[in-house]
Amino acid sequence: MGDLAELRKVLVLYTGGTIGMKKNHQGVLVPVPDVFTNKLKSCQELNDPDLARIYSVRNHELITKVSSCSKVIAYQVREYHPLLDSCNMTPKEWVIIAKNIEENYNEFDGFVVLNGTDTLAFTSSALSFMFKNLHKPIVVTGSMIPIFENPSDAKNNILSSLVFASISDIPEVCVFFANKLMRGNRVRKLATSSIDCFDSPNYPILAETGFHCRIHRHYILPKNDRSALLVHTCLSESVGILYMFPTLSRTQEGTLGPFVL
Ligand SMILES: NC(=O)C[C@H](N)C(=O)O
Repeated sequence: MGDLAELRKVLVLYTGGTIGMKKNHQGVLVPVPDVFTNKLKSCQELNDPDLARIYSVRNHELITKVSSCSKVIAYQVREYHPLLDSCNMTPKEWVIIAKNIEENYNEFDGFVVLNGTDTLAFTSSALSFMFKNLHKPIVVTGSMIPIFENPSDAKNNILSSLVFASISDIPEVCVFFANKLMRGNRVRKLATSSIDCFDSPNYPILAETGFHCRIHRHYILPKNDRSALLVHTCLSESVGILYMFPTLSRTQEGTLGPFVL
């Protein structure tokens, strides 16, 4: 390969969400199949034809490079069928995502999951508990504005997620959104009409981008290189969120039926 920069490989799992939606005849945003990857291919920041030639990437692969990083990122996009508004996602989809990552684990340096923002925090949290002895980054992201619109937060979220998935060596399920990389099971969606809609109120941010890219290594989980990856796919659906409030009584707890406190 001579002087060529090192190539890192990422698998992108595209489950749906606003990031790939288009307006229908009624002006409502809906997921549209088979258009997203071509859109990525046509964006110079996300797919560089010169690099594609130099690295002789295959037809279904995209390739990019960010100025601040010496590595080149080649990635493949797997589109799910049907594409979902994330309000319709269930544990069944979390299991499919986890299995897809497990099947391709050895072939890629990291993984990006594109998920709608409404349940993105649930997906990232569920995945973080499904993977044990993770050695590679899994970055969950999405956008508030579709990639087909201009301006949109989609390109930045995808590009930064690709960078963290390929070179960061962070052995965690994380969420990247609006210049922040956060622990997957600590994020919350806190706004519905802001680009910066996720935060991590109960754990510090793992990394940030912008003027400088900073990874806060001391907040990142240590890597356990000796143990093999384990993926738990047997999930109970009898799980709910119960917010504690001052007058919560035993009787109210009792009305929760099959949920275990
Ligand atoms: N911004 C988004 O992705 C919202 C969308 N309704 C979803 O969660 O799929």
